[in-house]
Amino acid sequence: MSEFLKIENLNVTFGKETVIENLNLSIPENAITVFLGPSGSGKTTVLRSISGLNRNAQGKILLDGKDISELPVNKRNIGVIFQSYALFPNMSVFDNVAYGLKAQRIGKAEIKQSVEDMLKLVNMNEKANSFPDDLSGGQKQRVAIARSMIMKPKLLLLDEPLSALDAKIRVELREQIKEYQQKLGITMIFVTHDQAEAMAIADNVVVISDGKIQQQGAPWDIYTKPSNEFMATFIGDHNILSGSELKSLGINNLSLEQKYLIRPESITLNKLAESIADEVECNGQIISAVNYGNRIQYVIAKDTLRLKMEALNHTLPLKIGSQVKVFINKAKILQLN
Ligand SMILES: Nc1ncnc2c1ncn2[C@@H]1O[C@H](COP(=O)(O)OP(=O)(O)OP(=O)(O)O)[C@@H](O)[C@H]1O
Repeated sequence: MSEFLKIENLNVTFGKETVIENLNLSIPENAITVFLGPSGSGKTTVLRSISGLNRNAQGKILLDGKDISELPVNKRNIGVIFQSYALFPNMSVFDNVAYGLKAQRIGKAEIKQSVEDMLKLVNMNEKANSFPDDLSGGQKQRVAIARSMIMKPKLLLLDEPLSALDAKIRVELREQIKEYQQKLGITMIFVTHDQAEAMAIADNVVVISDGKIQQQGAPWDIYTKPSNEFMATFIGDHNILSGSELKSLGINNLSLEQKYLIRPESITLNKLAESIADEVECNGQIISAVNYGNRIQYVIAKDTLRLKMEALNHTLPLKIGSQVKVFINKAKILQLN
């Protein structure tokens, strides 16, 4: 992985509390890296340390090969976008986006052209003369993003930028952010505690918990190859069973004390199609069924064990109490460290 942004030995303490201890991290260029983690895990603290907003940060930060650790916020060439938009309420959309360029020695005509191009990109050109109070939350955030992107920062940091928006707008805007990133080739770091959002937008995910990096990788790898039990339970639904529990289901040759992960999609029920060679079959009973519209999540009891699985909702839902045949794909069982 290229090292466009490199953090070396980052330490952050607030009073007596050490929030980040010896954190090392490299981030690739021209990609969206997502910092994902539970509330209070230190994501914002790392982001603020990169931007220079955190005065308690100690350590080295290299951006595109240059040590920026000692530079003030406005000299780092980094844009920051917050959940709260932070637009200037007394300025029009056009003036908000033009603000940073006006502070530089750039001709009026050139500024006008750049702002118009940027407003077109974020689909706000028809609102150029509106004021922030007249915009929806999603529109305000698009203006805030345009205002940052127009400065062509080397790095754009987005701290929970979609958290204040309703679910439908969140999904739309996250797709648009991905599109802007690809069109302009900006390197972004996007902070969220929403794993679905992280998986959808990220090229690279950094999972942070308790001030430490648990795992870094492409969303697919993070999901299919979680590095430990925390990762297996934090991202995606899961069944975690010991080797001896799996033995009671007919799965042998595993270490009895070890823990194993089975994702719900590695389990199927009552199959009509031919079996996969690597499957184990056992009987169970449905004890819970939750309908999510396109899919149903079942919990199946086999003696004292409970297995979660998901089925696409294209057959009649199985009733609670139904006896089912359960097929587990052995090849998809993952040993946890
Ligand atoms: N200025 C500060 N003074 C004291 N403690 C702080 C300060 N900023 C953050 N902390 C503490 O540092 C820890 C990490 O906070 P941080 O905001 O980085 O977490 P986060 O992962 O971004 O959480 P969230 O998703 O809730 O925003 C928390 O325990 C928090 O209380």
